[in-house]
Amino acid sequence: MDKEKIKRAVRDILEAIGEDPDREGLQDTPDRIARMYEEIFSGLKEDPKDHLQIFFQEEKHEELVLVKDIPFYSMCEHHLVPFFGKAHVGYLPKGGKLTGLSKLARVVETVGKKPQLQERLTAQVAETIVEMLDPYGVIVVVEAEHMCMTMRGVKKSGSKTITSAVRGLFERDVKARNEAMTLIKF
Ligand SMILES: Nc1nc2c(ncn2[C@@H]2O[C@H](COP(=O)(O)OP(=O)(O)OP(=O)(O)O)[C@@H](O)[C@H]2O)c(=O)[nH]1
Ligand SMILES: [Zn+2]
Repeated sequence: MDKEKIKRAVRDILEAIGEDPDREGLQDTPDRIARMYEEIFSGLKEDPKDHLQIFFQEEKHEELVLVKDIPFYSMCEHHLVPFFGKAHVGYLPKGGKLTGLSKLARVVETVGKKPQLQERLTAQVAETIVEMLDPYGVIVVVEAEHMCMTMRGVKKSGSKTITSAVRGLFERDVKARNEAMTLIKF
């Protein structure tokens, strides 16, 4: 990431809004924002698949594994302001092929750390799991508040956007999908 370029750009924005980028409180702001962007956009140079280490379990658990209420923060690509909420990630393992529970949360974290759309974030989590674990099915539900809808624009504070991505068996099997949805809502 080109931190010097970010610093120059932030300085330009401060000037453009009529601020004095050299006043005491703003002096370090371009540098702070450059460091912050390096952190919150770190997902741009990462492959979420690298987080999903696989392990095999001999007993071959093939029932639902669901990690609920994974908190996440991302940045809306239209306005570059945060959207944030909770992700729920479930899969039906095949052939004893599992991953660590925390790794599912790491995938959510990584795909959130770039300019995003909630729909794309949701689909990228599902597709990462499909590619790495080749499970019978994947279900991802994301609920989020978009600051571009709450602090500005239509200003609908408290409104939530819910997106889902289902793959494999959850696409075909309404009963399995409803069971997972019930557990997510529980
Ligand atoms: N589908 C989708 N839309 C999003 C997401 N984040 C923000 N948006 C929407 O992107 C749209 C951008 O619309 P524009 O009309 O180009 O921008 P705008 O003039 O700032 O629109 P308003 O927010 O309605 O004031 C808005 O309707 C946002 O609510 C997202 O993750 N997914
Ligand atoms: Zn937005």
